Amino acid sequence: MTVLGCIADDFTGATDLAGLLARAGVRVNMRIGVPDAAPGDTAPFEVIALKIRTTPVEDAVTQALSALDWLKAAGAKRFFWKYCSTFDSTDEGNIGPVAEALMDALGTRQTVYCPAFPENGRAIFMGHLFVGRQLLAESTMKDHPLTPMHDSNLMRLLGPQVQGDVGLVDRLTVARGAQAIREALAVAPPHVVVDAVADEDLITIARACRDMPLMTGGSAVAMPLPALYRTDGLIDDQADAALPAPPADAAVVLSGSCSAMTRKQVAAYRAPKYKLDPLALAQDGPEDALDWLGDQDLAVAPLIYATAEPDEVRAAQAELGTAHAGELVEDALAECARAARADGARRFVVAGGETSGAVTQALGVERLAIGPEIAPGVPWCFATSDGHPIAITLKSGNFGSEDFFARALATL
Ligand SMILES: Nc1ncnc2c1ncn2[C@@H]1O[C@H](COP(=O)(O)OP(=O)(O)OP(=O)(O)O)[C@@H](O)[C@H]1O
Ligand SMILES: O=C(O)[C@@H](O)C(=O)CO
Repeated sequence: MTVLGCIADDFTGATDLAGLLARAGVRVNMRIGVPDAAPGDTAPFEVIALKIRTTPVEDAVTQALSALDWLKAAGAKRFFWKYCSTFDSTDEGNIGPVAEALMDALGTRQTVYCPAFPENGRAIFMGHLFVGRQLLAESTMKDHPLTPMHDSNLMRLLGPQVQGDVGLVDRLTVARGAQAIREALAVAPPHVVVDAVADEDLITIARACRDMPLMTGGSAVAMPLPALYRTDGLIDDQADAALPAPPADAAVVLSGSCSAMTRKQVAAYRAPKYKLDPLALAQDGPEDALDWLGDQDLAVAPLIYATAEPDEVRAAQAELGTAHAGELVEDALAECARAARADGARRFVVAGGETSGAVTQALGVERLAIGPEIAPGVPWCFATSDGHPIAITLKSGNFGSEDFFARALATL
């Protein structure tokens, strides 16, 4: 029986959430998209990964409501809406509209918004989101290609996205404990941003809000929930995870992320590397990359990447159009994933949210069991692809340390 039903707006975000929940040793399932079949073998924590961060609002809401129906059918009575710890969204959405649609469907008056993730440098103080020591709008997120963040005030960011009023439970209240938060929420409007700068704040917030039908945020505010549910008697020891054995170690690394941290990770990785060029892909397709890959020894985990500096990305986008440039790269990396699997690769390290969508789809992965964590918010996952057991990790653009790729391969 599912206790907490989670809906994530992208794939790396979903593994991030699933990984943090799994830290408590509970069984967590992650599903790619809403399963066609009715819930069968479900876990106490189910995470449905959607790709709705930047889709039109109506489409995002429809998909989220369909995920909600599946999770309700799985038995969940509490739900979590996971979005990016940098609040990636526009004036139109999709964070607010999806939250409001879920609230309506659940018949609940109020929800909380807490994207803080202290371990990865995301903190909220007086409603302002920080990335490391910088305000969100002064961080590299100001240049994000799809959701550039030009304000750091979460109330102002959320306001235009929702019909109801937006309020704040600030750090001073959080510091006074769970009861103080509950009292503040009782007189607050429907949409409430909650400050958190450290994990202790997140524990207090989770304690105060754990019975709400809907919580929303980054992954970290959900992290305390399994332990609290255990104390509440909602899950038992049988919820503990039993992990499959790691698959054979032939591996490939695929990176379509151009985020600042991924650029450092690609530069730091010591293995044979092949760089994809969107302009060449537009002309000649991925044959050259596939030929190169066919000649590689998968025991040393070669890297195929399109990761490039912002100027290079802008030049390709100007020539090909942003969406087409992205598609060419994603299609090529998807082909490479399939070719590597045919050559025996059973471990896949993937960087980038969109890229992860393309690769998991190419590998026909539908369900992932959550394994050991490589870096905060980035676990190994176990799945089946074309009848083979595989391990795959989906890394958010800005997560992990510079040695992430080597570290990932050493972790299994
Ligand atoms: N050299 C390039 N030129 C143009 N577009 C590129 C290039 N390299 C990658 N892309 C595209 O940029 C997008 C990168 O998005 P992706 O979500 O994979 O990474 P990210 O934004 O760093 O990750 P996350 O969403 O986890 O933070 C993809 O659509 C990818 O195909
Ligand atoms: O919350 C985060 O920062 C990540 O899980 C993510 O959503 C990146 O796409």
